[in-house]
Amino acid sequence: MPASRSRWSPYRVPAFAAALLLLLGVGIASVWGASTLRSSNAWIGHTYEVINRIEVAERALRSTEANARAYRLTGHPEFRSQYLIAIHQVEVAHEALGAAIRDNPPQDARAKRMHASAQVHLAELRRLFDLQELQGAEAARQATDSGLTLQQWNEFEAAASEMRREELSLLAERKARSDRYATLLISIVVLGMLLSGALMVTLMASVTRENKRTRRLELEARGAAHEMALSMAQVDQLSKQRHELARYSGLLQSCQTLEEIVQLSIATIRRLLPGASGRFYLIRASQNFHDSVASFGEGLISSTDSLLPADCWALRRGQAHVVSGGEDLQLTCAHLDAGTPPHGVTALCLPLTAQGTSIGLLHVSAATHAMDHGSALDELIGQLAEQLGLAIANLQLRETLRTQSLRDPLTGLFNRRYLEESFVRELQRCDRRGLPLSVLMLDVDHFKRFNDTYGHAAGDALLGQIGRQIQAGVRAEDIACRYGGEEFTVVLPELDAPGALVRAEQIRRAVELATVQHLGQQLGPVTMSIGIATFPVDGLTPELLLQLADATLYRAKAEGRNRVLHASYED
Ligand SMILES: Nc1nc2c(ncn2[C@@H]2O[C@H](COP(=O)(O)OP(=O)(O)OP(=O)(O)O)[C@@H](O)[C@H]2O)c(=O)[nH]1
Repeated sequence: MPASRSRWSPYRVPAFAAALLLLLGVGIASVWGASTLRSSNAWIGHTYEVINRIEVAERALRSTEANARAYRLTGHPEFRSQYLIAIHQVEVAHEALGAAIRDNPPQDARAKRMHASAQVHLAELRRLFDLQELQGAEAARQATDSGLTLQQWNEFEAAASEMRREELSLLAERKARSDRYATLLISIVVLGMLLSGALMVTLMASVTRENKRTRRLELEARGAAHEMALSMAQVDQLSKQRHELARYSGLLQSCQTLEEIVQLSIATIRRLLPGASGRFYLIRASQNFHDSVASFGEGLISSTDSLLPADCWALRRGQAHVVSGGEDLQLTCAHLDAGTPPHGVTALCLPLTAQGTSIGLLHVSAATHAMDHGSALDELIGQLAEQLGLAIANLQLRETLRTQSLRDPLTGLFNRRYLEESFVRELQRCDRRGLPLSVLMLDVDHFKRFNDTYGHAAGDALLGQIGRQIQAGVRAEDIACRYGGEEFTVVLPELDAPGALVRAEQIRRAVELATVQHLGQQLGPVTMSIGIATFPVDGLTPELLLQLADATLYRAKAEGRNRVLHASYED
């Protein structure tokens, strides 16, 4: 966003120029005023000089007069020489006075009058002096014409007074002018300084405000850039996380087993949430218990191996449930350790559902700062759980369809193809774990006779019932199948020979005690013969174990039917 300029900005340059012009004007006025004052002061000094020269001329004339009289009265040679010096000084003084007032014609005229009076007066003194020199002092005293001397002296004094008055008048006028100039100069300087100072202060305040504003805008811009970088980093991270989730979705489609799905999910959760731990649960066939199928991470919080829906808020409410350490631990799920999660850790439970049906639970715990509730990551984990639920449901559906294609429609038991596939797998699993595995071969006794007596349809009904009885007599993990005709096979993983004998005997007994309802008729009962072989004592391969169980079955038939025999036992 472009920064808007201050409303004073357009006036700043003209104001600065005005301040500069004012300062220049003050400078020029100061120079002019100073030179005018100097000139005025020079004129004042000149006036004083003129007044001084008038007084010097007066003093010189007076001195001449006094020395001439003293010489006439005393005849002392000292007064004579003083008189002669004074005469010379009168001339010098008048010359100096004339030079000083030459530019002022009225004063020049007065000075000339002064000089003329002084000349007349000096001529009279010189006449008396010459008389004294020639005829003696007495002759000079008697020849003194005091009237003439007094008149000349008065004229001289009058002219000197006029000159002095004139000079004093000029002095007053010049002083007044000088004062005016000084006042004007001071006013100009003070006003100029005040105006330029005010302009400078205003400019400084404006520039300071502008600087503050610029700094604030800079800080805001830096903050915005920082936030932008952060949000870019967040966007980048979110993009990577979305990419991770997209990759997860793609790979999920190709997973063939629950283990692959779980491992892929763990790897993805770890990439989305480094340092997380958690557990996967799947609902048991009883629809009650959720059993753990896998766990991952260092276990920031431990969760039980199995749980009831009532133990988990997420399962109870059918939606994600989050509790962060330090929050209300009353809402912590019962399947988590008491008092957890600790401060700084967040526990998240996500129901795994497919088409509205609960199929399990995903529990994840991670550092709270990495998994804020309502954050994009929280949402991504939620999406992962959704896809995980669908993938598990798809796998289960595929498994169901595959199982159905592998079942015998008459008995509901697995067919021989499924037996061949799963027998190998179960045998390898037990081999890896060091566990035993038993295989039963079961055959209905005299089934041909039953068929012949009650008809083929009754025979089918009997086979269907026996199938259900066999299925009811084994665990879900066991593989019960119709091997062919009236012959059945049951693979019992993890069951040793004694256990297999007990289980086979239970089936034989159940078949023996049952009757078949067919077309309103109660048929039977029938009996079964069962041969057993156990891994690893009787054989190590499915083929060998089946052959041995089959051989034992025929031994049971040979020994009188309706019995259970084990390959390892003689009878
Ligand atoms: N109803 C019906 N009968 C079948 C089916 N499959 C095979 N059978 C019959 O089962 C009978 C098997 O007879 P046998 O193999 O002689 O054996 P058995 O009569 O049971 O005598 P033992 O096994 O020696 O006790 C044959 O008659 C087959 O036709 C089927 O799917 N339905």
